[in-house]
This record gives sequence, C-alpha cells and structure tokens, in this order.
Amino acid sequence: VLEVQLTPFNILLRAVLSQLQEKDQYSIFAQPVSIKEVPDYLDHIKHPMDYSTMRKRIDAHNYRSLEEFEADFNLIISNCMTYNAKDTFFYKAAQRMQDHGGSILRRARREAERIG
Ligand SMILES: CC(=O)c1c[nH]c2ccccc12
Repeated sequence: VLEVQLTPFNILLRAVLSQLQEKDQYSIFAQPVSIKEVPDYLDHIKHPMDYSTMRKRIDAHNYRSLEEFEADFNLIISNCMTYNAKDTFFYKAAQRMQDHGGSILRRARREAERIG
C-alpha cells in the first residue's frame, strides 16, 4: 500500500493542486500532452509538465518549497503558451489558468508562512 506521509506542507500542496485543477474545467492540464496525438510536441517543449505529474511529485515529497511547486505550475502555463498560437483555445485557457493560479498561490504562500 502506498504509504503517503501526510505532513502539513504536503497537505497544503495537495489542497493547492486541487484548487488549481478545479479551474481546469476541460482538464486540459490534467495529464501529459499525448505524444501520440502531438508527435512534434517534444521538438518544441523540452520540459513537459502537467497536474498528474505534479501530484506524483507531491506524494514522493519531491517539492522542498512552495517556490518549486510554483515553478512546475508556471511550466504548465509557459509550455502551453509556447506550443499553442495566441488565438487558440489552449492558449486562452492557459491565460485564464495563470490568472486563477495567481490568487490561489498568493493565498498558499501566506498559509505556508503561517505553518512555517
Ligand atoms: C496543454 C496543451 O498544450 C495541450 C493539451 N492537449 C493538447 C492537444 C494538442 C495540442 C496541445 C495540447
């Protein structure tokens, strides 16, 4: 059985990830971009990221700080804005996710300071 040690920090990261995923109503960012569907994706994007990968990193206690978690969130956004043209549904979804994420992460930073 996967015994995930639940530290306050780990619980905070899982809660923040769930808040971010609530704003991804079409689950655009939920899984890695499919290389079968998008064969040239890795020619353009050198560091793919998605929410399922972030969840694995949380459970592996792979984030040592909220800044590292935010860096992966920002990677999801920047990858999407790099690969997709400005007038696309995906690009616009990344812009909205960036706006939503900004306020969610600001609140999380204050909470992380509080739990120390
Ligand atoms: C997040 C993202 O860029 C994508 C998510 N699903 C896709 C399908 C085709 C091309 C790009 C994507």
